[in-house]
Amino acid sequence: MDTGAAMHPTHSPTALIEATDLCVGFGGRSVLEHIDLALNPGEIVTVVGPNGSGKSTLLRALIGAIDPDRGQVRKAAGLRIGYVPQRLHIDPTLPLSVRRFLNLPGRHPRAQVDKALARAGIPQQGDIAMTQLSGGQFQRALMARALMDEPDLLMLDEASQGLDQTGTADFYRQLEVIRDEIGCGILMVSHDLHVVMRAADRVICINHHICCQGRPEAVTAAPEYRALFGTDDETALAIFRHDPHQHPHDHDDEVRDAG
Ligand SMILES: Nc1ncnc2c1ncn2[C@@H]1O[C@H](COP(=O)(O)OP(=O)(O)OP(=O)(O)O)[C@@H](O)[C@H]1O
Repeated sequence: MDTGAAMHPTHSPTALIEATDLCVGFGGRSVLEHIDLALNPGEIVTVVGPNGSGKSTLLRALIGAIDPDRGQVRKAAGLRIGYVPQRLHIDPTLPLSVRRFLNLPGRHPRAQVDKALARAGIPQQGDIAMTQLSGGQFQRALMARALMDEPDLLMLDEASQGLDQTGTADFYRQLEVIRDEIGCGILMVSHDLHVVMRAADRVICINHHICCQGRPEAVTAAPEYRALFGTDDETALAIFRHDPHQHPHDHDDEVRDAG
């Protein structure tokens, strides 16, 4: 990846990370097409899209795990990224405590581990075996690991998988607390449309290319989004709106059809 990207019309000097004209394919099949996106400090951005639309590929290309066929990813100098993967299998016979898991591969001061555990919402779970954690606690342990070095950018790929609705809502609430505490930007992929919509400042809807993006309320009203997801989540989304009578139409709520 080229971190010294050339200037582009969407170039954002304050961005933590910025993709320009990103194209990725596998075996001649195009998965990501001409993706332009930038994420700023303190911003929570959610990527939504149907199965197989390229969401995980996008995150993996952004962190540098996949080389794009075309385009660039520019990262802010010294950017620290914390990554929470979609899933992680831990051998059930492995006697690995949460604390030891957080110290892989290198040891960290105990206070740093405790802080990450507290931030992830599992302050008491450090000495429990990873295999004894509940689904929600396990996801929080993965989050604690991603928080160990106080990242500037936290990336989560379907991190609330397997959680029930309350667990999912709690998980995303915790993300907002983390953002407020350490001021990191957050980029996450999720299928939990209505819960995620509440937490996100901006939603990017992809189906290999960016179909539409903008504030959550505006994206759910966009024809491109409705064509992919229908309108079933609307009622649920309404529950989370701060003011059900407010229908903001200022330019920040604009939906940009990038397709
Ligand atoms: N390393 C790879 N080699 C070949 N094909 C891949 C690879 N990684 C992803 N793909 C393919 O790229 C497409 C997009 O996959 P990706 O995992 O990015 O989708 P997604 O939107 O995250 O899907 P889901 O919502 O199901 O997690 C899929 O068809 C997948 O099979």
